[in-house]
Amino acid sequence: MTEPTSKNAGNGRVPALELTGARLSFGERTLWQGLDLTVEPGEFVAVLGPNGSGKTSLLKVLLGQLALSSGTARIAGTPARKGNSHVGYIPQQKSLDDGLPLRGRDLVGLGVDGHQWGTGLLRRGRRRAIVDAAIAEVGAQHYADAPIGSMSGGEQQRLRIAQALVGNPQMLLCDEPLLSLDLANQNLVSGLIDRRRRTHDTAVLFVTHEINPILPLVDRVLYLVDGQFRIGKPEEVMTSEVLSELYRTDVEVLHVRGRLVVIGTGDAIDALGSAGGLRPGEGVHHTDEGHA
Ligand SMILES: Nc1ncnc2c1ncn2[C@@H]1O[C@H](COP(=O)(O)OP(=O)(O)OP(=O)(O)O)[C@@H](O)[C@H]1O
Repeated sequence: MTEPTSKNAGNGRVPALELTGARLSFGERTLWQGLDLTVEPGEFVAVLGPNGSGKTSLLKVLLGQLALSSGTARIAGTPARKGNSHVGYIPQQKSLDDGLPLRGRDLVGLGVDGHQWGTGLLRRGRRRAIVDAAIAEVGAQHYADAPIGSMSGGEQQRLRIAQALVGNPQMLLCDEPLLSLDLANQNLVSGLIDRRRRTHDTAVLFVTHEINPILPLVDRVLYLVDGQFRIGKPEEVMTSEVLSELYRTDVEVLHVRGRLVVIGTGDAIDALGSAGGLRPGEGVHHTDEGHA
């Protein structure tokens, strides 16, 4: 059987993302190799792995900021490149400078591809309309005209989502977008991303250290560890067997009230980070208890 091509993903639709035989090396060090991944429109794929396993580097390849060492990366049927209007990018939540002379709507406007909307007055009118629509989509109408620096982290992150969505991308790349957000805002932000992929068939690649807040949304997981990887449904990858193999040590995955708790030994457990990792004897604790 032949692999589906860009024009025939098995259902006649162009895949949102196709990585074929992808390898990324820096000098002697190979972060990952032999990576084949096809992401369908509307699919939600979580990218997990310890620090330094190459998650952000994968996003950089897809953003056209890093070249693959071998293999190909295509987004919506075309090679990954900088300034691709098919791609929306949501970075980590970082507080923007208090003194930044930028209003919320200006930040969203930065995501508009200037060539897409014609010229002159018509262009200005259309531009305003799509920025307004993106602001409304994330429920930020009442604060979008305030200076960015005066907003809370959660408010800023909603506007970054609006900025990523304003160009109507087919692929949304998210680099730990829930980091430093409280539970309410984690729910809000992940809910906005989920709604978009359901209403517009936008595919999502979501880099995270903590799968639990998005577990109900995830179709498949790409788990990278020290040059190895696994791809599959959460219930196929997030198992004691698979994680023990990837981390090359005994790792146990427990299901506790709809959440995954990972227990390991030795150095590997540090790598598991906030994916629920515990050392034996530490007991089960939930830092985000109560999250749906
Ligand atoms: N341009 C580069 N040249 C050399 N090494 C690099 C370069 N970019 C990244 N690396 C190295 O590649 C490794 C993977 O980095 P990357 O940021 O992709 O990891 P990550 O999985 O996102 O980690 P984290 O969870 O800490 O964010 C790191 O060890 C990093 O130092």
